[in-house]
Amino acid sequence: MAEEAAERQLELLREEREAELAERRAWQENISLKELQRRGVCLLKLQAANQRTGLYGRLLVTFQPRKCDSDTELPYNSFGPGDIVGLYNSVSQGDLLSTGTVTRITSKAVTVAFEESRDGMLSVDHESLYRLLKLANDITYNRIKKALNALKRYHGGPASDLIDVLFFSLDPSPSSETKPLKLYNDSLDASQREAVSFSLAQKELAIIHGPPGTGKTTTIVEIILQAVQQGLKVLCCAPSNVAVDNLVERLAGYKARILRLGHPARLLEPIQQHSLDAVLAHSDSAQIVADVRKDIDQAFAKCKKSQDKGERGHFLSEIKALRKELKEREETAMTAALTHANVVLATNTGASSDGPLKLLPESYFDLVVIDECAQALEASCWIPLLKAPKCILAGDHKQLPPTIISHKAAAKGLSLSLMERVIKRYGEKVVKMLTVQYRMHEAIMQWASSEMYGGQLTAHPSVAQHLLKDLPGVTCTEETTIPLLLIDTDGCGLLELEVEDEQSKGNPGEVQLAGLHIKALVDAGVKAQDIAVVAPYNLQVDMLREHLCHRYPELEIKSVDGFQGREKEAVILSFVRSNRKGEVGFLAEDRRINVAVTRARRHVAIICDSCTVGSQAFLARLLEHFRQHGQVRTAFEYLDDLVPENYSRGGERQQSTKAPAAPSPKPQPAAGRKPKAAAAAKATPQKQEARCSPSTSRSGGESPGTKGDTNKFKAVLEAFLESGKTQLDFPSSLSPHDRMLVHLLAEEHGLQHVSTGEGTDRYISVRKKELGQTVVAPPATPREQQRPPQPQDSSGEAPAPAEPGGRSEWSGKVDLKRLHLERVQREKARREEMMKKEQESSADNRGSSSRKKDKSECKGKAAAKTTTDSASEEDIDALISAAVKADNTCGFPRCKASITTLGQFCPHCNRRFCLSHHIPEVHGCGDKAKAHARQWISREGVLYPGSSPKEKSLDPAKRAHLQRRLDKKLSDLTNQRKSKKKGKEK
Ligand SMILES: Nc1ncnc2c1ncn2[C@@H]1O[C@H](COP(=O)(O)OP(=O)(O)OP(=O)(O)O)[C@@H](O)[C@H]1O
Ligand SMILES: [Zn+2]
Ligand SMILES: [Zn+2]
Repeated sequence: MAEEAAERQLELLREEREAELAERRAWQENISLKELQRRGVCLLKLQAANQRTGLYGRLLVTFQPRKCDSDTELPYNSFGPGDIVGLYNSVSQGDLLSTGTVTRITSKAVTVAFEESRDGMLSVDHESLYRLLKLANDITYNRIKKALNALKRYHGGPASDLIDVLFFSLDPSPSSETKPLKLYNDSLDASQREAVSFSLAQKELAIIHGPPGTGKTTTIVEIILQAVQQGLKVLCCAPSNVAVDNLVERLAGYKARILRLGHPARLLEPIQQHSLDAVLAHSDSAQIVADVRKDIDQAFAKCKKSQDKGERGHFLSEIKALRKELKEREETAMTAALTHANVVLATNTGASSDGPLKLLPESYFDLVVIDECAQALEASCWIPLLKAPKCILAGDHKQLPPTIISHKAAAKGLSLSLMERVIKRYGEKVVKMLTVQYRMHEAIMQWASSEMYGGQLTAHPSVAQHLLKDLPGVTCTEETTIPLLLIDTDGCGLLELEVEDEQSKGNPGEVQLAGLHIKALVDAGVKAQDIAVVAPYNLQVDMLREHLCHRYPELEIKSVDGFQGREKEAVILSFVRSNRKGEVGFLAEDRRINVAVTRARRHVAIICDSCTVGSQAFLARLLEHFRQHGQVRTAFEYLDDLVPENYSRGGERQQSTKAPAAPSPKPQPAAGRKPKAAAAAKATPQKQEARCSPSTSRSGGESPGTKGDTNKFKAVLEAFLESGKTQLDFPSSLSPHDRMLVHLLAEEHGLQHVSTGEGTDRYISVRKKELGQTVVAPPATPREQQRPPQPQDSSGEAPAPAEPGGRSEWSGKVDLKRLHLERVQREKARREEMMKKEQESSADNRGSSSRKKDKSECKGKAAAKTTTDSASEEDIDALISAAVKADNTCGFPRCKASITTLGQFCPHCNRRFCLSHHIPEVHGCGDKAKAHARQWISREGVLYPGSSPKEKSLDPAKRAHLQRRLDKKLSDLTNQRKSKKKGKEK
C-alpha cells in the first residue's frame, strides 16, 4: 500500500517539478529582468553590504539596494527564508556566480547563505552590483523525494503502524483511557478540551479540524504541553516558516524547552532566541566555534589578497581543515541542544534527515504534530511522519490547499492533502472539529459556517457583535457600524482589464473604490494597519499597491492565497472579475472565497460586479448573504465621475441603471455620503429588468444609419447650447441606442446628462454645465490627442475604434477601458504634477533662476518655458512667442497639445487644458472639483455625472456668455501678439 502510494506521489511530484522548471525557464527566456522583479522573483541592483561566516561555515552575505538609489527599501518581492536564490552580476545577463539560501529578509536587506562553492571561494565585492533570482528549489524537492523513497522502503521503524493506518491497511487502534487533564490554559472551550483529550488518547492518529479563528493553535499548544508533561519528545512541524514561528512564539510563553530548526521568518526576539543558531551561540562551545569561524574569515581574506597560486592553495587547504573542525564542534553542540529540548520545531522540509535531525537516533521522537496540514503537500508531511509512532494533524481542509503549478498533477491528486484524504476515509473516528470561533462578527461567520462547516460554528460572545466602531479611537459612521458591505459595480462599466498573455487580472475601477472605502474607514478613525485589502489576482494586488501604498504605508495589500492564516479588523475584498462572459476564474474555488471572507474580524467589504460574480452559484449565495445581512451600495455612490451605465457598449445594459439591489436595513447614511447616495438613488431608480445575461448578443450600438441620428442629435444639442435655455429634456420615446447617443454627444459637448424616470417613462435631461466647463469651441477637429494609446482589444469585445482620420465624431463608441486607465492615471498625474511643482518651487527658493514665481502657481509651466527660452536668446520676440506658445498649449506638465481651438478652462486652477487633461482629476484638481461637486450635491440633492456640476449662483447663460468673452479676449490677445511678431518679421 505504502509503496504504491509513495511511488504515485513520486510520479506526481516529478510532474510538478517539471512544470516548475518549465515555468522558470519560460521566465528566464521570455521575461525581462524588470518584469521578473515586478513579479517578486528577482531583485536587481543590489550591493553587498556585509559578509561573514555563518553556521556550517557558510558564507553569509547581506545585500541591500544600491546606496545611491533614493529608495533604500527592497522592492516588493516573494523572497523568504529558505528560498534558493541564484547570484548574478547585475550588469551582464551573466552566468550564475553561485547559489545560496535566503536566511533572512527584511524590508531593507536580504541575507543569503552560500554553500561552499567548488573552489572554496566565492568572492563578493562591495562595489559591484548584483542581482538575485529565485530558483526552483532543488533542496525541497530532493528532501521530499528522499522521504518518499524512505517511505517506500520503510521497514520496522517507529512509524510502521502509523504508516499502515495512514494508508488504510490497518484500522486506527481504539482510544486509550486517560485520566482528567490539568490544563495549562484553563480558558479552553468545550470543543477545544475535547480535541485535547481526544488527541492525547488516540494511539496512532488524531486530526484537529480548526475552522478560521477557532483556536487551532491554542489547542495544539495545549496538546504539546500535555505531551511534554507526560514525558514525550515532540517534533512539531508546519509547511511554512510563518506557521512554525507562530507555534514557537506561543510555546515560548509557557517556558517549554523548545528548539527551532531552520531559519525563522520573523525576527522577533522570543522566536529568535529559540533558533538553533541562537542556542548554539549561547552554548559553552560558542567561543571556540566563533574563533574557528574568525580564523576561516581571516584565511579567506588572505587568500583573496594573495597573488601567488601556491600560497592560495595553502590557504584553501587551511580553510578546509578549519571547516572540518568547525563542523565537528558544531555537531557536538547541536546534539546537545537537540536533546535538551522537549519540543523541536521545523518546517516539514526542515525536519529532513539531511539536517540537524540526523544527529538524533531513529526512535527519538514519540509524537509528530503537523499544523496547517491541509496546506501541505502530503509528500512533504512524510518527512517528519517517518520519525514517530503517532501523529496529530491540524488544519482546515476547507481553506486553500497547497499551491501546485502543474494542473495535471493537481488534478491527479497532488493537491489532495493528507488530512483531507484521511478524513475522507475515517471521518468522525479520527477527527475533532473546533466549533467556537474567536475572530468574526456573527454576520461574517454565519455565511462560512453554513457554506463550509455544516452550520456548526458559533461566535464567542466576545466577538459575536463586535464592530469597527468599538475599536478605540473609531467614531460611529455608517461604515464602522456594519459588519458586511457590498459595493456593487454592476452596470457601472468598471470592467476588468484584459491584458494579453496575462492570466492575471486587474480592475482599476475596483482599485479606486477600494481607495474610497479605505478613506472612509480611515477618516472614521480606523487605523490603516487594521485594514487589509485582499484580491484574488496578483495583478490587482500590484495595482492596489501602486495606488494605495504611498497614502497608507501600513495598509496590508495581499492576494487571498497570501493572506491565508491571517486576520484583520477590516478586510476589503476586490473580486476583480467583471466581464460579459460571466467568467470568474480564480473565484470559482470555494475555498479561496472562504479564506478571503473569513480573514475579517469586524468588517468585510466586497467590491465586485454582482452580475459577473453572481453567475456562479456559490458566489451568488455569498452576495445574497451580504444583501440579507449587510448593506449594499452601488459603485455609483462613490464615483462622481463614473461613466453612466448608459455608456455601456453594444446597447446591452443601457437602460439598466440600478440602485442598491436589495432592500437592506440601511442605517442613517454618514454625512459625507448621504447626499450622493440619495442622488444616486434618484438618478438611478430601482430597476431590475433582464439586465445581465452574459450571453446576450451584442447587437445594436453601431448599426449603419447611426450617423443620421448622430447628426440629428448633434444639431439639437448645438442649438440648445446656443440658446438661453438651461435644460433640455429628450422624449422618453427614444430608443436605448438613441439614449446612448444623446449621452455621448452631451458629454462631448460638455453638457450634463442624466436619465430620470421609471421604465418606459425614462428620459434624458441635458443641462449646461457651469461656466468653467463650457467647451470653448465645438470639437470639430480630429481628436487624436484626446485618446491615449488604446490597449488593443484582441477579444473583440469592445468595439474597435474607427480609423483616426475617417472617424465620424460621435459614432457611439466609448472605450470603457480607456476610461478606467484614465482614472488610474489621474492619480499618477496628480502626483507627478505635485512633484514638479515642488521641484519648481525649490528651484525658485534657491534663487537659481531670476524668474518670479507665478502667482497662479499653475502657470509655472509658462514661466518655465519663458525663462529657459529667454536665457538662451535675448530676443524679445522669442520671449513673446514662448509666452504665446505657452498660452496656447495645454497647462498639463509636459503636454504640448494645442488648445487654441480645443481646450477647456479649469475653474479650480485657472488654467486651460487640452481635452485629455481638462478633467480636474487628470491634472490635479480632482479633490477641489470633488469638494465643489459635493457642496453642490448637498445643496441640490442631485448627482450629476462629471465632478463639477453646474453652478447656480450665476445664470448659466450669462456665465457661458462671459466665458466666451473671456476666451475671445484671450485669443485676441494671442492673435495680437502673433501679428505683432509677424509684422516684425516682415
Ligand atoms: N478558549 C479561548 N478563549 C478565548 N480566546 C481564545 C480561545 N481560543 C482561542 N482564542 C483566541 O482566538 C484567537 C485565534 O486563536 P488561534 O491563534 O489559536 O487560532 P487559529 O485557529 O490557530 O487561527 P487560524 O484560523 O489563523 O488558524 C486568538 O486571539 C486566541 O487568543
Ligand atoms: Zn484645475
Ligand atoms: Zn494636455
